[in-house]
Amino acid sequence: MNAYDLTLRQAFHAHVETSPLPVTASLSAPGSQQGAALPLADHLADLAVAALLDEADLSPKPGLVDRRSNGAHHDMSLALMHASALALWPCLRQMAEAAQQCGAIGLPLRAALGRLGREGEATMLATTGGVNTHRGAIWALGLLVAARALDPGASAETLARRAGRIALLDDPVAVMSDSHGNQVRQRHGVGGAREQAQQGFPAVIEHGLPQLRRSRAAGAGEAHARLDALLAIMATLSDTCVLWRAGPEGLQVLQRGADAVLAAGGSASLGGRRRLRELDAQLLRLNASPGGAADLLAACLFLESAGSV
Ligand SMILES: CC(C)(COP(=O)(O)OP(=O)(O)OC[C@H]1O[C@@H](n2cnc3c(N)ncnc32)[C@H](O[C@H]2O[C@H](COP(=O)(O)OP(=O)(O)OP(=O)(O)O)[C@@H](O)[C@H]2O)[C@@H]1O)[C@@H](O)C(=O)NCCC(=O)NCCS
Ligand SMILES: Nc1ncnc2[nH]cnc12
Repeated sequence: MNAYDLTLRQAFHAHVETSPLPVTASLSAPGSQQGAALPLADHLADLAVAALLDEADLSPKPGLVDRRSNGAHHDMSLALMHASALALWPCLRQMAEAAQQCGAIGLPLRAALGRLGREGEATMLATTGGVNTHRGAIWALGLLVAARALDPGASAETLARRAGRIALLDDPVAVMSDSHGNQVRQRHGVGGAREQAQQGFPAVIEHGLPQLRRSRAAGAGEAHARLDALLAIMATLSDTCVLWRAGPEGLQVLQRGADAVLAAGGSASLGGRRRLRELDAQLLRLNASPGGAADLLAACLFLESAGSV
């Protein structure tokens, strides 16, 4: 990392540490000069990292690392999630710059994103001592940051569709991996992170974002609205992390449980909070962590802050 990257990261870190608001909200607050004062690629990297930090901090998330606990993880903590998110800033900025340089969706951009994505994964693993904190997030946010860099005026829905078009292209140098996602796809015949992106992020566009807006409109506070958005994603996603650790039974517990919280009035209601506690306890018993849904909440928060309304 060069001195410029380091200075910007330190400035961003200081901003994060002192912000009384969720980071995504403070970056897009009225009067914030953040976006106007920075090159586009830097601004997009800030927004993407802010989305990762806000996702990690949001509490109480069932089964996941948050401010209360490490959820179903023995090798992750909130500090590790923060460190991983901040370490991805240069990678996300380079992905935005690659899109600006390529200027259009096509194989050169797909190849550049593949190379930068693999470098980002290596940086993440070096930062976390080998723990996979954000593989799915690098994938989703990398595609979305690139789509946004190509088209600064686009809506969240358009950006998700464009990111999907990039994901449909084959990375010319990709090697077939023995990832958890691949193993689960073969065993259970579900789509995973790749298919979710290729379809234009339906879990975000059809479930997460609409729920976020509905909960806010119904008077829920920001944290509750974001929890509800996460639950709406959980209720429909074939999360390969949950399938890997807890099989189809675990996925059913997750989807039904998330649905039950929303049906009881959402995380802001008394009944919803009771159901949320039950879901958390069930996921911990099953050792199940919905990491894919968490990544897609970050994608949802990024799209909200980066897309035009
Ligand atoms: C296309 C890739 C995303 C690779 O996908 P694949 O499915 O082959 O690989 P995985 O390694 O399984 O990673 C997929 C990650 O995506 C998240 N995810 C899961 N389900 C979904 C879904 N339905 N939709 C969207 N996203 C989903 C999830 O990430 C989170 O979980 C991580 C923890 O998972 P895991 O490693 O299984 O960890 P543990 O359970 O803790 O393991 P144990 O302790 O049990 O051992 C966590 O990091 C979250 O981020 C999946 O992990 C893409 O990565 C790829 O092709 N990369 C190559 C480079 C490239 O082209 N990059 C482009 C950049 S734009
Ligand atoms: N908050 C979180 N807890 C566990 N895994 C995750 N992957 C992405 N965000 C996560």
